[in-house]
Amino acid sequence: MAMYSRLPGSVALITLQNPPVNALSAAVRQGIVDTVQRALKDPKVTSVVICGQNGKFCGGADIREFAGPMLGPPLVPMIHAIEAVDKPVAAAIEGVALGGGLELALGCHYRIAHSKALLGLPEVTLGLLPGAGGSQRLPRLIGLTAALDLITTGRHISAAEALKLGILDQVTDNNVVDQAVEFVRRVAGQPLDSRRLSTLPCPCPPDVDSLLDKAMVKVRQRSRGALAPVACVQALMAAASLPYTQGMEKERDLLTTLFNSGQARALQYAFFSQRVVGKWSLPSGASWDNSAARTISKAAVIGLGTMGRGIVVALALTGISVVAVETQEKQLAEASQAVPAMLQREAGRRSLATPPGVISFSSNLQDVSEVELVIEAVFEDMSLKLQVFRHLTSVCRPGTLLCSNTSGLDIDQLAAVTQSPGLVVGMHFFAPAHVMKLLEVVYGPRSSPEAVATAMQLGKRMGKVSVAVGNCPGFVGNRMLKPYLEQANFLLEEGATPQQVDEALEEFGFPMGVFRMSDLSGLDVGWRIRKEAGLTGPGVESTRTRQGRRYSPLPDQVCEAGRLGQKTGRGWYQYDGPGGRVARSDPWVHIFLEAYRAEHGLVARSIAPEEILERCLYALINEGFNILQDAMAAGPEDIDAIYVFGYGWPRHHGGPMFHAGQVGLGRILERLQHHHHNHPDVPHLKPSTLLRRLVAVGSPPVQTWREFINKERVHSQL
Ligand SMILES: CC(C)(COP(=O)(O)OP(=O)(O)OC[C@H]1O[C@@H](n2cnc3c(N)ncnc32)[C@H](O)[C@@H]1OP(=O)(O)O)[C@@H](O)C(=O)NCCC(=O)NCCSC(=O)/C=C/CCCCCCCCCCCCC(=O)O
Repeated sequence: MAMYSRLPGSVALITLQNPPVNALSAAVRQGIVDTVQRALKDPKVTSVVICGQNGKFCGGADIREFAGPMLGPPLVPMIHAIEAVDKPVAAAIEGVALGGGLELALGCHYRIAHSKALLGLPEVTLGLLPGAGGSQRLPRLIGLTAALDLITTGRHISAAEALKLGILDQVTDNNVVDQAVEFVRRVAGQPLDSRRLSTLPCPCPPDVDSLLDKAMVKVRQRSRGALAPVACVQALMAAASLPYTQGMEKERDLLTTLFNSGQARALQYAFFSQRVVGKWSLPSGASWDNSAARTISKAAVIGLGTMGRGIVVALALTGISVVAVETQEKQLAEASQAVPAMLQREAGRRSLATPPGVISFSSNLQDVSEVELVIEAVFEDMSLKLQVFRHLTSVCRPGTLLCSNTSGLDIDQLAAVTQSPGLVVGMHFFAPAHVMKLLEVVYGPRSSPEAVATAMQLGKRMGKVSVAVGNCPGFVGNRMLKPYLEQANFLLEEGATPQQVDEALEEFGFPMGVFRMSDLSGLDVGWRIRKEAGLTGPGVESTRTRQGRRYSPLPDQVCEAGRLGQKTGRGWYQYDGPGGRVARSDPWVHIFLEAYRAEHGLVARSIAPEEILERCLYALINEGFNILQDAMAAGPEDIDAIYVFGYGWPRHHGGPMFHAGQVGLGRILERLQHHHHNHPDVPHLKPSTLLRRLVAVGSPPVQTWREFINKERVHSQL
């Protein structure tokens, strides 16, 4: 809806009304069309201000409407009609002007914003382009170079930056509607031709072709395989070279292609998944809306290795006072140098004049006695963690929340050695912890709703996408990674090279293939876990079947050769030296693989990229179904958010579970059956019961799985 009011004097005020962000739904668009007509017809009105209700101008087109038929007046003619009005129209921008919201403002003759407002054209993040004239008007207003940056990244900018770029005419700290009203009163009667952006030429630099070529290369590198960034550059090419009307035709064609693409559906699904996971619920019935969170102001981090340091910075950036504890003096000395520098850098990146939190360093565990929450981030070793938790429970005051940054160990076992097991949860950060968006909040059988709510809210304060997950080995993310890594190793045994596997995965859209990623994380991490599980090490026979299933000793042998990845300068690839970043193919690896195959009587075969993708991705997806079946994740959105925000799953493929739906559950089932038939000794390839059940009921859309699973559980089908 849009409300019309005539202010004393001659200004018409149009207020968009569609909480919470005044998205341009069919009703709002109809309201705008009607009220603009009314203002136009009213002879007493000499100027118009458009604003949004409840401190938000407009969050853009109504994304929920994209799933159905488009009803109501279309955006493009609506904005043209506003631009054509012969009375000055100003947008009074408060809160946000995003996507179609900013495009609406660009159709107005003037734009006045509050200093705290955020503006942007984030359509690219939803698999679209600014298809309501934004791709043609913005470059005409601020020039091609700046428009390319804003439109291809979709970043939100401050009012100050928008003013500098020329998007805004005025920024105010006062009431923005009052300012806009005053503004239009002042300019009433002045000629409007130069204010109609569609009539202006597009300012381009002399080397426009090279600028556009470079932009195209950049977007292709940045988001491999994504259609929208490429289409955004194409739309801007049209703005630079064609008259407005033809540019609009190009914009429309590109939008239609994107709008009907699977990628747009995937990205819009990813937008909503991110919000769905915030509305967490546990099998016990506790949920985000019935569990109170505590507000934390003092916290401690135990262990100042890479993870601990990042966690200290992430906490301090939210304004929390942090006690950073490390019992090894050398590590403490290093951390107390490194952490303040990290904090300063990160604060600078976020344009904070001074980092808000206070950090104190200590080598004494007793110093955590006054904090409200502790995050243990010591080495991934259960006996060490148990020792720390026993100590914490004796030194912390009653009621302190005790969290572990374990990446997969049993939270319940840790809880069992404390006096208040209900106050123990996992907070699994991803490296670097102050940068990566994902946080898995792990609840054990005894974790209280309050502890989960507090950890979830703390994650949110730190700017993380927090996902509540159940307590099982590897939780959600790492549990699914296991079959993925396993298949990658089997593919090497069967004839693939690390490069072939990585290229197939990178072509799919991962920023890094599995072997490059393993080299980066360090190959010794998995090696140690396999040793602890009794799968390798002294006394374990070097066969390809262990603990009753197929096993590849390849990664163990690479480690035994002293190749631990980037840190040793050698792993699945070679690097310039220890700590080197650029992976190059290593003849050693090829000779090693040939010798390995010969030793085990394996005949190398040529493996197509399709098989690589199927084996790696479908094994991972299958584990996702097992996780849903076991109620370790509340719904497919949780798994998808974890993979998009923590594991580099290409956002334009939505997430593993969404991708399964797009490929077709029947097809995933059939291919898993095929591969399991060929590899009966690989249990991870055995299709999950849930997948079978979903196929049996006709492969319903991913958005309905949560409900389906709950019903199946009630009827004991899972
Ligand atoms: C920054 C925000 C606005 C606010 O953030 P925050 O305060 O943290 O709150 P949130 O939790 O994020 O959101 C609160 C709830 O609001 C919902 N929400 C937010 N934005 C929208 C929206 N735009 N539409 C619908 N709902 C929205 C959100 O989901 C929350 O609800 P819930 O908790 O999930 O229930 C932040 O929300 C934000 O960033 N929002 C998104 C901003 C954005 O990306 N805007 C751009 C939207 S796309 C757009 O504008 C495109 C315009 C041009 C193209 C128009 C295309 C029209 C179709 C034409 C068809 C042509 C093809 C023809 C096909 C053919 O012929 O075949």
